[in-house]
Amino acid sequence: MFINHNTAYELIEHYGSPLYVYDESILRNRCRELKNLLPGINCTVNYSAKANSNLEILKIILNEGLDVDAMSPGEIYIEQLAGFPVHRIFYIGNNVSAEEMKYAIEREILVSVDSLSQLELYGKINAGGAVAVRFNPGVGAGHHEKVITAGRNTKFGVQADFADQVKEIVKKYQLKLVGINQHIGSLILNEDKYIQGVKGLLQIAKQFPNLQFIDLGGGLGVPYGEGEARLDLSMLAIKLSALLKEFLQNYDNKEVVFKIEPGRYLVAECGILLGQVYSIKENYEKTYIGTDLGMNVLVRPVLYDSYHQIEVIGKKERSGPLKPVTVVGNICESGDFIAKDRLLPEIREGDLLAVLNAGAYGYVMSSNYNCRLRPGEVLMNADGSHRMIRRRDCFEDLVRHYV
Ligand SMILES: Cc1ncc(COP(=O)(O)O)c(C=O)c1O
Ligand SMILES: N[C@@H](CCCC[NH3+])C(=O)O
Repeated sequence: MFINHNTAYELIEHYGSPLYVYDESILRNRCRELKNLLPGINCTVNYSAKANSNLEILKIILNEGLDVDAMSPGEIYIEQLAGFPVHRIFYIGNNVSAEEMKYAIEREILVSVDSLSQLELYGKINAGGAVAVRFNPGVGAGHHEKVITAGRNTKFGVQADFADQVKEIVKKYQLKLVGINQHIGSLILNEDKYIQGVKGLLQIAKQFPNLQFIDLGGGLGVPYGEGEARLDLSMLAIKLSALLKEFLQNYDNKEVVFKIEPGRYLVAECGILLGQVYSIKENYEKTYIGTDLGMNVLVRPVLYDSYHQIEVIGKKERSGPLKPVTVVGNICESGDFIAKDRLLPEIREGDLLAVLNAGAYGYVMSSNYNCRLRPGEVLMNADGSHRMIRRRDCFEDLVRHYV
């Protein structure tokens, strides 16, 4: 963990609980790692902002020289607010309305369409314009079926063998197909799975000889479990470089740019979630640790059975045997948990808990369920100072939209 126990107490006292805390240095290091992934290859990094769209996080990523993708006009809006110029935003929509498409087109933001019908729609709105198409290479990957976004059982992408239909629509509306993209799924820890997807996309790319870019997608994973192996980035880089160089030998446009589109890899490990233990109880065979860390704050365990390491932060160090406990929140659902039957050191009421690797798909998926207030977000600077980068909700936020 990037803060010590005293700092954790200070932060909670100062900003309230629960609280997302991000470390700027870790975030910057991750950006640099991926920016330098493929030396000698014409490759750019699109940060996938859905993983964490905090304005200040976006500004740091912009400052590191990365581009961004957007999944909605809302993401475009916030990315522009962060300072991203339009040519560095790539709108990868899914089942979007004509109005949403126009929102991007009017700003001269490149749009990727996700189906033949959306390509038709694009043609009708912006005949003669530049467009990208998201393909489904037929292989998917990811930590849970809900996040596998390619293969035979997903709504995403244009089927790999529909290249001819794409060409027909492109011709019909005199579009310029400038790029193709894919995203096969999230949390890939085995580089060969990623490579397999890339091979699929490159096969498709061969049928479009003059693309300006080929976007290989995100999905690079980080380890969540104790002792779980990291994705072997250097091996990924070696295999990917070899594959892309081989592809280029027979590809018409030697200047084609490759893109990767990571979300989680950049932001997961720079974030922790702090919360407080309010009550401990035995209920038949189980010990429940009652906290303010419910599914409203971090939904990943409930939604995907995701594992996040938990660190117990007592006022004093705790020794003694580990005990199995179930860590739950304060939401009115039996499924409201953060960790089930987890072996943890002794926990007492008043302790803090730190949920690790909470920077990706944490705050962005939080909610006001049960009229709970969404937590604040704080950034730790390299010199150990900290600042609030989003305030906690207040009661007025709960009623802001009533008319
Ligand atoms: C199109 C697209 N690109 C990139 C990502 C980023 O995924 P990850 O956070 O797993 O890198 C996603 C999310 O899954 C996505 O839908
Ligand atoms: N929200 C998912 C990842 C989905 C990525 C977006 N398609 C998670 O927390 O693992």
